Amino acid sequence: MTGVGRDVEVAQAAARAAADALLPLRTGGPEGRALGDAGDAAAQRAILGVLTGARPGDAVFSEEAVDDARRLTADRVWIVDPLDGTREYSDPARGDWAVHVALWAGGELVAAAVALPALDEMHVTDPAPALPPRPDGPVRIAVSRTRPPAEAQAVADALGGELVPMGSAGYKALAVVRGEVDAYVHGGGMYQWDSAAPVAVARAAGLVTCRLDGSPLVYNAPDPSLPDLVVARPELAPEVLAAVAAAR
Ligand SMILES: Nc1ncnc2c1ncn2[C@@H]1O[C@H](COP(=O)(O)O)[C@@H](OP(=O)(O)O)[C@H]1O
Ligand SMILES: [Mg+2]
Repeated sequence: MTGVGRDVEVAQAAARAAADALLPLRTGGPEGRALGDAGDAAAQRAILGVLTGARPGDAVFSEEAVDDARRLTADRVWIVDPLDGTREYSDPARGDWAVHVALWAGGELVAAAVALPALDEMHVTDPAPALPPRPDGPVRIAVSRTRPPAEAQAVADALGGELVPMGSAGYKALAVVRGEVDAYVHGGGMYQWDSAAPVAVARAAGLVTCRLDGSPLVYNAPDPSLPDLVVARPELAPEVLAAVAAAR
């Protein structure tokens, strides 16, 4: 695959390989934390296999590998979360987990794939997803099931909306893309790999993506931490950000 295929096709192939490794592990193998650990390792192996074969000269920045400082001087860096929502993956009844593969080049996210393997769905930056129209009814805001931020409740109160708890940053961002919710509000901690690929796909779909204070999300920064995030339908983004600012 070396030198062949567009970057988005490489991202998709890597996410597909991880999904193919993750799904069978959930039936009849390890359980609980051991399943999560096995999934993290198998998905990392699968993604590295594709990326080192197809793009051997690129750097890889992954949740499941030691952070290599060479990424800070590299022209092209794959930002990868092999299994986002490890907690949810470990419960075979749940579908809210994801595989994230993004390519950063020249200061921007330029291609990405997010797999939702339990739903048998793959979302990529090109062709861009079509954002469905918003249905009537209260504004729905996705939040972490285990760590919902106070800012999200403030947004729900200000907009007369409701919180929808879900696992996985990728699943939640894609829930906005897929029209299951209208916004995703996160604060209190997260890393670049949790949001890079989902943000790239969300932007391709025409969604607004930024920090809680409205500032840009910066990827391949030296600090892996990128602790907060808003993904919102464009018509709702100004109200969402105003509500966060008022609450702070
Ligand atoms: N306060 C926090 N600090 C560090 N990571 C956080 C965090 N809140 C959420 N995350 C990470 O963001 C992802 C989505 O979290 P959540 O499901 O709670 O919304 C998870 O990634 P992983 O499953 O890849 O570890 C989780 O570890
Ligand atoms: Mg993650």
